[in-house]
Amino acid sequence: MIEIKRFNSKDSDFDSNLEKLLSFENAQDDAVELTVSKILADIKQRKDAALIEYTNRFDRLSAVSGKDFELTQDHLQQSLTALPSSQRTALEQAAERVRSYHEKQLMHSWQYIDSEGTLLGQKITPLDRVGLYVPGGKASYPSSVLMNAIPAKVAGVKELIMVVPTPNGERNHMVLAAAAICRVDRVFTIGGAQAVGALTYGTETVPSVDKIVGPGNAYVAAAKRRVFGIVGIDMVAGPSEILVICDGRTNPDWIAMDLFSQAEHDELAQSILLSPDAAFLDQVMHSLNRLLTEMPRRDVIRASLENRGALIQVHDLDEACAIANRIAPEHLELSIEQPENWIDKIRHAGAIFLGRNACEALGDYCAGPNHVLPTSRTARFSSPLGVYDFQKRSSLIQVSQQGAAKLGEIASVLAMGEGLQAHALSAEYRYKN
Ligand SMILES: NC(=O)c1ccc[n+]([C@@H]2O[C@H](COP(=O)([O-])OP(=O)(O)OC[C@H]3O[C@@H](n4cnc5c(N)ncnc54)[C@H](O)[C@@H]3O)[C@@H](O)[C@H]2O)c1
Ligand SMILES: N[C@H](CO)Cc1c[nH]c[nH+]1
Ligand SMILES: [Zn+2]
Repeated sequence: MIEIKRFNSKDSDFDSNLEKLLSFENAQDDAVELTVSKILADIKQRKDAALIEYTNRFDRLSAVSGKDFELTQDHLQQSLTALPSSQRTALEQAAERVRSYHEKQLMHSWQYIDSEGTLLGQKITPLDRVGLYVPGGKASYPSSVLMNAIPAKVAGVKELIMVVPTPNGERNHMVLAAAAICRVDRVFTIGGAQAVGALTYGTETVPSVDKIVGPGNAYVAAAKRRVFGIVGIDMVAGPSEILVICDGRTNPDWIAMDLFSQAEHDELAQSILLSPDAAFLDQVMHSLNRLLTEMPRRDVIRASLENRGALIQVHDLDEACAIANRIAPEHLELSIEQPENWIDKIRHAGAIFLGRNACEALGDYCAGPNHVLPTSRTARFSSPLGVYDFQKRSSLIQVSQQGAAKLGEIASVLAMGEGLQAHALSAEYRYKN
């Protein structure tokens, strides 16, 4: 029997139980922080020499030079050619759908001229060089190559540098084939905090980048947090999460498998079901127990469901939406009749899956939207990875003679109010002298 928590929203201790379920602290956080700060400092100072040492140690390789980590374009093409045609076709179809979706996100430069003839605008520039972190410690994620590289390409990033660890030297052909399909420029077989350090500070072999994007484990997340400011980062994505709201009329096996689909990522992943129908929650419980025996990763799934999962009986779907907004999940499935009528009630979620057929797994691979999403309630203030993460904005200001007089007067008054005389005079020279 899976020991998954059962709550009822009308119980007096529901609020505190829910908060306890949502807040988690990794007991290893301090140790991870210490390890990561040492690795970053070492990479900054000793560059390739430190990169080789850490990679050999953590990924059990025997590199002697930084050059041993780089894969050529030929390697990538060979992986693409070696792929079974079903996998190649699936990757290409997914890539096409992800590209079409992201093309709609492109921001364009704009400008206008005001009544005094002053031109104002916003110029959009893609980033020059970006580092894509593709996780590879416990599992391989070709889909994450697509989700990171395609929006960068659509934005027009000049150079994509991908890093992916290859524990024991085992390279994943689908990951490398995905890099070939996305036309990634350079690939290095490095991972963890040392890869983040190398991309930040640069080494004799690995070039420094302007921004590092992509998910990873606790070491990668801690390293990204620490290097932010020297380079840009996308977000610090934590363990996966799924929240399902179901009216009780979807096949309980489907819902059980949707909960498993995120639980199988990680012992710290979170899977929660909300339903007003108590009998349905019982049926899902039954499905979870029956289907678990067929799952290859059942130990991870069980640990995740028992640590951080819950089946919650709510009063009605309105209350379910209010609880969903409190949780602000990475993924939200609305497995209900006419889900489109409920979209306006949802304010906080990384991705919203509408209706009984829209299982979260389709979003992970091929629906089109990005699967790198805000976790740990950060959907309250952040958004999916997108083309906008690879574009930056510069303001444009060109002032006419008439504009210099009008703006100069306003600026001069404000500058004197701030006690900054040079600012005031700089503005006044334009129309007085
Ligand atoms: N949000 C998303 O889009 C998304 C997508 C795919 C995966 N993920 C998540 O990414 C994570 C991937 O984790 P992973 O471990 O499989 O791969 P990873 O590539 O993130 O980490 C592997 C690296 O961690 C480092 N490491 C491991 N143990 C260490 C130690 N004791 N000390 C120092 N460094 C150490 C090593 O350098 C190793 O190369 C999972 O949590 C998964 O759920 C998220
Ligand atoms: N669900 C993950 C993001 O939360 C992404 C993923 C990749 N492969 C399978 N799933
Ligand atoms: Zn997933």
